[in-house]
Amino acid sequence: MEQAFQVDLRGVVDLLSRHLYSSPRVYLRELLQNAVDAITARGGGGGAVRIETGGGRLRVHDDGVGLTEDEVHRLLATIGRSSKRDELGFARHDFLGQFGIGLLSAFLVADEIEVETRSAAVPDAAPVRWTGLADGRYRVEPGERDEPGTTVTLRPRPGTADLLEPAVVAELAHTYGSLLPVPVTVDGVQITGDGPPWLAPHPDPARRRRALDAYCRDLFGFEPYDVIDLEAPEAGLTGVAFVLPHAVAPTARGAHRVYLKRMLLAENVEGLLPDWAFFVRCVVDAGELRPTASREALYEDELLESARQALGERLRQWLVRLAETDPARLRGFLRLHHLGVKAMALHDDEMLRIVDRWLEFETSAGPMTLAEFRRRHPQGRFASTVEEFRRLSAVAGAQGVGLVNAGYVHDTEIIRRLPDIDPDAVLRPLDPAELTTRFGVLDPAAELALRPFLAAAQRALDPLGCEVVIRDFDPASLPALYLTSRSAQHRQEMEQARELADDLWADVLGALDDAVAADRPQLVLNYRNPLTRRITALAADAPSPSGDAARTGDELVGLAVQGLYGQALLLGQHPLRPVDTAVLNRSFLGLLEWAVHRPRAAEEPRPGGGE
Ligand SMILES: Nc1ncnc2c1ncn2[C@@H]1O[C@H](COP(=O)(O)OP(=O)(O)OP(=O)(O)O)[C@@H](O)[C@H]1O
Repeated sequence: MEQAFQVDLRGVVDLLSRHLYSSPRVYLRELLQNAVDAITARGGGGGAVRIETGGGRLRVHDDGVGLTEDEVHRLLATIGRSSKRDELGFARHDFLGQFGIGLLSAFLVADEIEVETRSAAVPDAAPVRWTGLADGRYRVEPGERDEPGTTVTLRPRPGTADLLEPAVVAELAHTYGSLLPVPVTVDGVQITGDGPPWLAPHPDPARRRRALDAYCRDLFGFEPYDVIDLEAPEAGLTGVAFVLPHAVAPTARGAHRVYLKRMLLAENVEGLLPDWAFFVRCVVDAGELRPTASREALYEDELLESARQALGERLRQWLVRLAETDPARLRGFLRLHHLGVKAMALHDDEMLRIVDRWLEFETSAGPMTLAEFRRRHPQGRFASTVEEFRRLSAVAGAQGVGLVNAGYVHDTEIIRRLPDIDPDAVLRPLDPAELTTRFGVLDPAAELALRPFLAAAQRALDPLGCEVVIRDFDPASLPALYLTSRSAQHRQEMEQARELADDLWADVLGALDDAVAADRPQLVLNYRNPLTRRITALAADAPSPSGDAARTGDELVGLAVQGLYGQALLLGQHPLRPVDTAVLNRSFLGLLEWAVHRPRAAEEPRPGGGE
């Protein structure tokens, strides 16, 4: 024996209120929508919706198509049944509703829904009153109504009365319905206007722009940097994108105000634009995009995907046109929103050209565009981290090696992609080791004279795994430079890992370690720097504060070189290992001891001292 499903209405309403709708406020949207749809279904171009509050109830009147008694049973009392799905012969997309559940949302605020209706489709149709109860019962009785149309009446349930207050109803009607093509009044005050502001006629573009600026201030509270018209005909979409006048994090969710057939879908709809387009906030109205059943988000389908691409293309074209017609404005825009544009440039050649020509990068010769940088430094290099750039830009610049900072998000990928738009636009990463090859070598006599010093210095740095060299380079103000080549960096990381790893892994890492090039980090002392030069000249027989003749000049050279080593590490913002910190400490205290003892030692040489 076959049986029919039973529906527990309370359960269904509970489901809607807890899981489908984000707020009971949507009840008014659903009533408004049904009224507008009924007017659409009646046709003839007229019609109006009147909302009345007060007297402890809410009434929504429409002079739409109405319902016959038969339709009342079939449509109002059947959950999931909708007249807006092709049966009336109207193209479904003329209607706002489609799911056949909207009316139930009235149960979010009332225990009883009363619908008084008279059909316009049948001559002399009898008026009908339908009363639906939240517990699932309903009754149908003769109604009182002279004209075709429908009146829905709700009485608030205890606890939801504030949602039916006049001011709240007016606000809700305005929020959801202010762009509707059918006139809507709340207690006699019209809340609908002339439709979407971006479609309104204006005597000239300047006045249109002023009106849209004011609209943006009203809606979003900011003065737009620019206004871009949007269109995606396939999706029946028109609208405007307001360019944000301040920078935003690229991770900010793009939240836009979306209307579907002039009824507000939601104020913070995601997924309307491509992810990179986080620098605008949009208001759009679409006739063909579909809502999810909650009517609070866009249904993700192919149409939405193609609309998204069409809108992205609009924004892209706006940028390209700006580059051609108003470079100063483009530069201003890029200062605010470079991250979004860089993200676009990763996939889009046109954007890459814009970035190359207009976006300023930090370089060793001051800020300039990549195109300008390549022109000035055909052999230029890029630093792939901000630290590397900070560390080496002065030195590289002084050696005539142009260096551009590619340490921020997307920079390195952008530079690597440049040959896609210009085969000659090749920039190579800087290998710090190559800088030393550009440093001046001392003349052989000077080099020879410094041998004892270098030997002492090397002994002081051996425990740190660092090699000492001496060169003559600019800037002269720099006493010493700590350089790690890429392979040395790798080796150092490996050693650190091995210190932390257990035995098995330490062996594996050790084996790997032997396989990589053995060049060590270098401390390059700058012979052009006066302090460094004095350190290299420290007499090997300087008196020791400890008075121990064996620990004399060697000790001082060691302390000084270790001091330079520590200072070079700090200056270059290199990470300090525990052993580095210990050396830095020791050298500081040791030098302090020399400083404190030396005057006395100089005045009163100890017997036997100074050998
Ligand atoms: N004011 C009205 N005038 C005439 N018919 C109405 C009115 N309100 C509701 N109806 C009828 O009741 C049916 C069910 O309405 P309901 O709001 O539950 O669903 P819907 O509007 O079809 O779809 P959705 O769930 O997307 O809102 C409608 O399809 C319509 O035929």
